[in-house]
Amino acid sequence: MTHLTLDKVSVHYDGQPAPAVERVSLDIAKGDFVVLVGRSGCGKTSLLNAAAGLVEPVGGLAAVGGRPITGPGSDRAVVFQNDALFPWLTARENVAFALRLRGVPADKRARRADELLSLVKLGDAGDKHIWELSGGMRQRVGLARALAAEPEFLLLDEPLGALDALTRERMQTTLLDLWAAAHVGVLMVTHGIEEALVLATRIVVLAPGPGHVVRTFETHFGRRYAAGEPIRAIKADPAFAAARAELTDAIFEGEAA
Ligand SMILES: Nc1ncnc2c1ncn2[C@@H]1O[C@H](COP(=O)(O)OP(=O)(O)OP(=O)(O)O)[C@@H](O)[C@H]1O
Repeated sequence: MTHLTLDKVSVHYDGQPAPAVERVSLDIAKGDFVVLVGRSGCGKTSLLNAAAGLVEPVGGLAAVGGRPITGPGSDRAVVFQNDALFPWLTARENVAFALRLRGVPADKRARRADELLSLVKLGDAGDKHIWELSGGMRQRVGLARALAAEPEFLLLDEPLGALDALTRERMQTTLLDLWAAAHVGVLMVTHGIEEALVLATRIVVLAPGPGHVVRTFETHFGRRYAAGEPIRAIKADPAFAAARAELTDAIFEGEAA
């Protein structure tokens, strides 16, 4: 099985006195949902960008299936917080554009775009222009477009960060549905502690100065949702509250109060 691996990766931006990230290792298989959390500036985005091929590590190795990552590739799709969709195109045309880049023939694009829009619960919105859609709907189009490339890995940088709390909660279950349906490995950055617990199969806690891993948690709440348990029941489970307290402690450990 293909793995996305970061092996003792260090990131040091030009002109900066210290590295942003030092010797961080991660291993993501298909079916894993790995979430990076940690205080501001601990290097979450830098690591995601190293996996995306947007930032070149100064040390260590980022690789997919053992092949070094030298830039962006169709095996990895990236979704950012405010993703740039084409506002003058419809939702279907935005997704179809990505299909065209992948070489899907013109007569097959519209149907495949509608399938992908259905997967993100936007089956009825294909004809709508981006400017007619809410923030949550736009982010769904961004996810459908990312999946159009049939990536093996989805790299998500605060994809729900710009959404209101209720939309964000609904999008969390959309992400879990997608993850289950698309058979991808996910690497996601979030500031949401509860969000990390709901979504992840593994949570990696980073601390700054330079960015390094302080704790790794294996979690199972997302798998319970995928197995049919309602998300509200999962969040009400005392085990969820206990995990939230433990994760919060790990994130703020060592920080002056
Ligand atoms: N392009 C860049 N050039 C120089 N320094 C950078 C660059 N990007 C990030 N940094 C620095 O690297 C460190 C890690 O930043 P990064 O954005 O990876 O952290 P983060 O954990 O994602 O932060 P946040 O939670 O605030 O988004 C910070 O000190 C930041 O100022």
